[in-house]
Amino acid sequence: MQDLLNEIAEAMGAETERGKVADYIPELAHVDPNRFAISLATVNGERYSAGCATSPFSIQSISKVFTLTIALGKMGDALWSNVGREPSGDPFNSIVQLEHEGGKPRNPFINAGAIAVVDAIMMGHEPKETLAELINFVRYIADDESICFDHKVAASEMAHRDRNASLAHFMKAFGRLRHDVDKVLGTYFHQCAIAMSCEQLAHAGLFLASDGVNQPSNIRVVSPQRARRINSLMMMCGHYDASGEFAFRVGLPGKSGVGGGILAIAPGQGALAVWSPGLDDYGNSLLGTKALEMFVQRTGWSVFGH
Ligand SMILES: NC(=O)CC[C@H](N)C(=O)O
Repeated sequence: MQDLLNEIAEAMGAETERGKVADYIPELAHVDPNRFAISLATVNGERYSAGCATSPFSIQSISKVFTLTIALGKMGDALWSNVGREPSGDPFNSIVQLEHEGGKPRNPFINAGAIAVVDAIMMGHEPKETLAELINFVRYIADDESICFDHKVAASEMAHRDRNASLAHFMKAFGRLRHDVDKVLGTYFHQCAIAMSCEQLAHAGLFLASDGVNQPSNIRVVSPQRARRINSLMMMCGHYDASGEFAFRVGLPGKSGVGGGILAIAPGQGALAVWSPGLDDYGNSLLGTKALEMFVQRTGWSVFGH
């Protein structure tokens, strides 16, 4: 396995077409597009990494998996009255469906859906209380107390919030958000600004690969049914309007972020994290996807088989 990850890192290092680093969040624009990392944490407790797997990066929308997990823990199926679970077929920051669908976002992974999830988690609390709960959860599942928010990234996104603010105000007008829009957005931007390395991210995702049990602590995070459902949402919606393409090429539940990271779950096998900052036209990591495609071709770990 270590040889395979080394080979993948070497192959990705040689690629010249590396995609485009996100610049709509100015603080992300100066990340070096040549960086690459991959980590695998297996359900048996093995750990493999190649590239700069201990360098923290902005996990961005990958954080939506963690807030969804918290929201389901707090309110269970009641969450689905305000957030759908269908692929949107539209870009992550699109507003068009909201108008036709009563302000109810299609799924928890597009921006509108993630903003609705944050609003649901807040439950009348201040942003800093919600954020403390979130970071404690992430530190717990990653078994790493050093994980923190990158406040510069959060501030950069707050300063350029027009698009997400539009989504939030639109949902608020439909009576879908309970809290003050700027407080919800501030919480959402900090959530997206969590900085983690591939090693930390793979560890954090492991409970989804092992029927909801955190490894190696052996403590249950969610029920097997909930792990299965979160994985199915990642498969269907985790890459926005390129979720079908990701399923076709990789065939694993996956969640991307505009920081260039992808968390992919191989149920019963392990969790994979990849990072390459350059994005494709859909806002997903270009080489991250390529690396995962190479990984499943060699291991046969796609949920759809070889
Ligand atoms: N796809 C993403 O990673 C988008 C997250 C980013 N924070 C945004 O709201 O635009």
